[in-house]
Formats: sequence, C-alpha cells, structure tokens
Amino acid sequence: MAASQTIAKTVYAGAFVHSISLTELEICENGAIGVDEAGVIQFIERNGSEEWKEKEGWQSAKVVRLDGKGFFFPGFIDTHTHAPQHPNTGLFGKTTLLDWLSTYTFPLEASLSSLPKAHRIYTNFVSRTLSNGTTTCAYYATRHVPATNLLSSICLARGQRALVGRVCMDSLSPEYYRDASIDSAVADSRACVEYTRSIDPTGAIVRPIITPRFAPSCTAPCLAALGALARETHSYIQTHVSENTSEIQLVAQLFPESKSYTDVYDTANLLTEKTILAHAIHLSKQERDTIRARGAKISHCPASNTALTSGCCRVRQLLDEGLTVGLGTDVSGGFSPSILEQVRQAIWTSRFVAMGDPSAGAADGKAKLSTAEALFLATRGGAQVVGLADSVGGFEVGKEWDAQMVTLGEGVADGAGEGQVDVDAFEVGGTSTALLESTNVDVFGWESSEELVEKWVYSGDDRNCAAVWVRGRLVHKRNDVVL
Ligand SMILES: Nc1nc2[nH]cnc2c(=O)[nH]1
Ligand SMILES: [Zn+2]
Repeated sequence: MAASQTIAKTVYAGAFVHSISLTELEICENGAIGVDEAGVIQFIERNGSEEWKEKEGWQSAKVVRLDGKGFFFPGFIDTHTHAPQHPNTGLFGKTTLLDWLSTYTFPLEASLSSLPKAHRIYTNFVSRTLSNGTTTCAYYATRHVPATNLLSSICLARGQRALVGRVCMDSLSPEYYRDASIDSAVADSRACVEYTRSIDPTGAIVRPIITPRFAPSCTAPCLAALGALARETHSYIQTHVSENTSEIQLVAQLFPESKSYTDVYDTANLLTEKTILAHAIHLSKQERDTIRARGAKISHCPASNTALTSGCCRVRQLLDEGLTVGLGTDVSGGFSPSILEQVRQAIWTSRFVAMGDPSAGAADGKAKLSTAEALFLATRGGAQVVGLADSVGGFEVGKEWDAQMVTLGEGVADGAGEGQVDVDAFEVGGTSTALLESTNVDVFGWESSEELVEKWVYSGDDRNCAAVWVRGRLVHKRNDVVL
C-alpha cells in the first residue's frame, strides 16, 4: 500500500465515533462521511440520511460500508516514540531511567549505524504502529544521518504522517554513541532537516523535528545551537523533561546556573509553540507556567512512566492549568506501540493519582480521567501537540480523512436465549476458536453504543483495527478485510 495510490471519492457509511470536546464523544450510529480525491471530508450525514446520493458528483462514489458491530474512529496520534528502540520492547527489567539508558538503550541505538539493521527495525515498527491505528507519529531516530533519513523515507512511502528527528547528544553519553562536536551535531541535524524537506517539500506527510535527547546528553552551547537551528529552519523540537527524580538532580548538577530543568531549555530557546516535551511528571508550578507561556506541548507517556517507575503524571492538573497534552507510547521505555494501550494506561495512572500516589501528594478524586477524556488526548489532544489540529483528530468538513475502522467481531453466539436455562438441554461446547482468535472483545449484542466503545477501550487491540487511512489513502488493512 504505497502512498502513491490514487484515491477515489469515497463515502464511509456506518457508525462513527469521535471527540467533540475534552469530555464528550459523539457516537453516531448511522452516518455517512464523504471524502474527496484529496482525502478531505466534504460532508457528514447523520441518522441514516442518504442525501449525499443526490449530491452532484457523488452518485458514483465508492462506498466503504461498516456493517455489524464497529465504528470509524479518528487515527491515533503518538506524540512521542523511539523507533530504533523497538527491538527492546518489553525489555526493561527493574531498571529506572538512567541505568535503563546505559544497559538497554544506548547499545541498541548505536547498532543502527548498520543501515540494513535500521531498515529491518524501521519497516517493522512503522507497520506495527500503523496496524495499531496510529496515523501520525513523532519519532526519535538515532544520531545516524543515513538511518534517520531512511526512517523519513519509510514513513513517506508507507503514508504515515511523521515528525522524524535525528537524536543529538554531545555529552555524558558513552564514547561509542555521541556526537563528536557541537558543529557536527548541528551539521548532521541540518542534513536530516534538509533531507526530509527534499522528499516532502510541503511536509504533508513527513516533517523534520530537532531532537536534543535530553538536557543531560547535551552541553548548554549545543542546546543553544539547536534552538537557533530550529528557529532558522522553522522546525519542530522534541525532547524529554522532568521524567525521573535522579535525572532532575543530575540536571541541577550539570546546569547550576539554571533555575530548573525547564529553565535549561528555555535559556536555549528550545521552548516554542512547536516544542513537544515528553513526560513532564515532576514539574514545579513555575515550570508549568513557563511551558504554558511559551506554548510548548506535553506528551504524556503513562506506560513508560510506570515501567521505568518514573512517577505518576498529574494530567488533570496539566489540563486544568491550560496545558496542551497528547499521549505517547515512548517505546521502549513504554512496552507497547499501541496508543489504545496508552489510553488505558492514562486512565490507570489517573486512578493511582486519585487514590493518592506518594509522589503525587494527597488523594485527588478529580484526577480520574474518563474514557472520553483519554480518547480526546489520543486524537484531538495529540493533533494539537503535533500542530495538526486544523487537519486531523476528529471528523469535520474540511478535515482530512485520517481514520481507522474499528470492528468488534460477529458477537458471541446466542445459544441460550432468554428466560429459564435448563443446564442439561445445552451442549457443553464453547465459543469457537476462530472467534476467540479474531478478537479480544466479546460482544453479546445487548450492549449500548457507549458500552461498545468502553469495551473496545478496555480490551481491544490491533485485532480490532480492520483498516487505516491517512489523507484518504489506505495505509493498512487486516488480511481478512475486503474494502
Ligand atoms: N523514556 C526515555 N527517556 C529518555 N531520556 C533520555 N533518553 C530517553 C529515552 O530514550 N527514553
Ligand atoms: Zn522518550
């Protein structure tokens, strides 16, 4: 499924679900969404209306009909992940951030000096994120220019929207995996920006992102040079902030002149409206105020934060204070490439905060995120974080068709019917192996639409992701699906 396929005018008919505010989902049981040849939504009809059949030019449109249990849902947006770390997914033992980096992460990333190895990992990871419904991804690559450029090319060829960043690190990292100088770090980053712009001049699919790994990996002059490069090239910026308490202490030692971790980045002009800050768990009020004032955005990475025991991010507080938040898988600190998994994990983390996590202070009943709120972060919130709020994240006329088709299986066979059950009258069989294998979500037929969404969130996975489109192009399809 290459990005070069031509798109037919298409009507997506059936149920659709999307966020209409932080707290509200629209669940339309019988809709029709018309998408033109440019992948742009031209009309949305609700309540079984078929007025579109009278619209000029739409009579011969292709129709993708979703019958049975399921719905169209906006593509997920992963606001922070590390493609080269994918082979380590699930491998972290009992480490915390700093020993995890030196034990697991730096050796693997360094090995992507081998382009064939990078090719194998990146093609697999892009397929994996697409098959989980991720239509946009903010990727860290490694410090290697050829492998970083390869990741940009793969995203473009597969049609996945991506921000792709060459990782900069001129300090404290091992000798075998370090930028030789500030000049080379800047020159190599510039080369990656230029390459990405050369293969996708409008940035419709891939865009470059300046990527200082995190403050401990960069000297102050290197951070400042990267801030200047981002300004000069009008680029996005991504980095990590305030993930782990030992890391915060290390930053205080390395940058004694700075008021805080956030201030290190602010001094280097790295906090802009186009900045994505991953984790942001232990920020002070002053730091949060600075981030908001600069318009920088936050990627909440709940699975990673728990896996590396970094802490419980108080997302409710960030939202209440007006910060912009999306979700990130942070593979391989995070153990899953799925944003649906992050939706669950974000809800869980918020419940730990609500119950009174020791690092989060007193219990806070208001902290709990609802399913609708977590799905907002996964779609519209993410779109705000990566600068695409006008084009993706929800279904409106004028937005682009970045969507996934969620199917929830045929339903569990109704052997018993209603009323009295005579145990002896039933065969002691079981649900078919085929059904067990095809979905993890058991649907009995009496669930409301709202309950089907809840079931998908709590027990769904990539088996429920039947097809995925970016800008109207089909970029993933489950094998059994005929469109
Ligand atoms: N989670 C995470 N935090 C980091 N801080 C610096 N590098 C990394 C990384 O690769 N993953
Ligand atoms: Zn990360």
